[in-house]
Amino acid sequence: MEKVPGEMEIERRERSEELSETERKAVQDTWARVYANCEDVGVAILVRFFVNFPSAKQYFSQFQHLEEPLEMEQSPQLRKHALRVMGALNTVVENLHDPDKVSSVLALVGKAHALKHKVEPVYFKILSGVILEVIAEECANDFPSETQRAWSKLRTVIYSHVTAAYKEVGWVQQLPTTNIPEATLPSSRS
Ligand code: HEM
Repeated sequence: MEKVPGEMEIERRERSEELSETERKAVQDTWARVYANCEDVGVAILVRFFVNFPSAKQYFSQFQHLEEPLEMEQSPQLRKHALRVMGALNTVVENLHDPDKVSSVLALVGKAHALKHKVEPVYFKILSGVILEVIAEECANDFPSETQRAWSKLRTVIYSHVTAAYKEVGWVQQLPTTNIPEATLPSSRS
């Protein structure tokens, strides 16, 4: 069953650490393998995200009603977002040596999702977890624990830049009952 972490978790302080050269290389090598199948992997990530966390579909007018993974896979809006997510991540990964660039790309993503799409920031944490899961599976034959740690670090970097952008634009958490279906909130579990 879907579990969406609550406000306390969103507010938990995240530390943003720069990746070492070795970590950058580990991330870039694995990403190159995954990005070779950019569209397929991007769609697989988003389908898994929406199947496991259906409340995340609320932001997408054209497929929020879809439940079947196969139907989701064929949705042009989902496929477009998959390519956009992969494209933005590719820019981040390609520019890991340039913290200012990483920060400006993620600030733009964060601001647009706060102001235009009004996405609760916790979904970035959830989606980045799914991204890591799929990358680990795609690279299963060569994904040592150092590489896994490097990706976890990048996940923290991404989330802290995105949430910093949310704070900068004065994001106020939407009332859970209006934005996140009650059934998906941890407090509704018995
Ligand atoms: C790493 C995470 C993500 C990246 C890099 C990303 C990137 C993008 C980009 C580049 C766009 C198009 C430009 C724009 O309108 O801002 C976009 C649109 C959008 N994103 Fe994301 N996104 C991410 C996560 C999410 C999440 C978690 C949600 C919601 C659960 C979301 C919902 C949307 C919506 C609703 C749109 C507009 C879609 C449309 O008009 O068809 N995004 N995203």
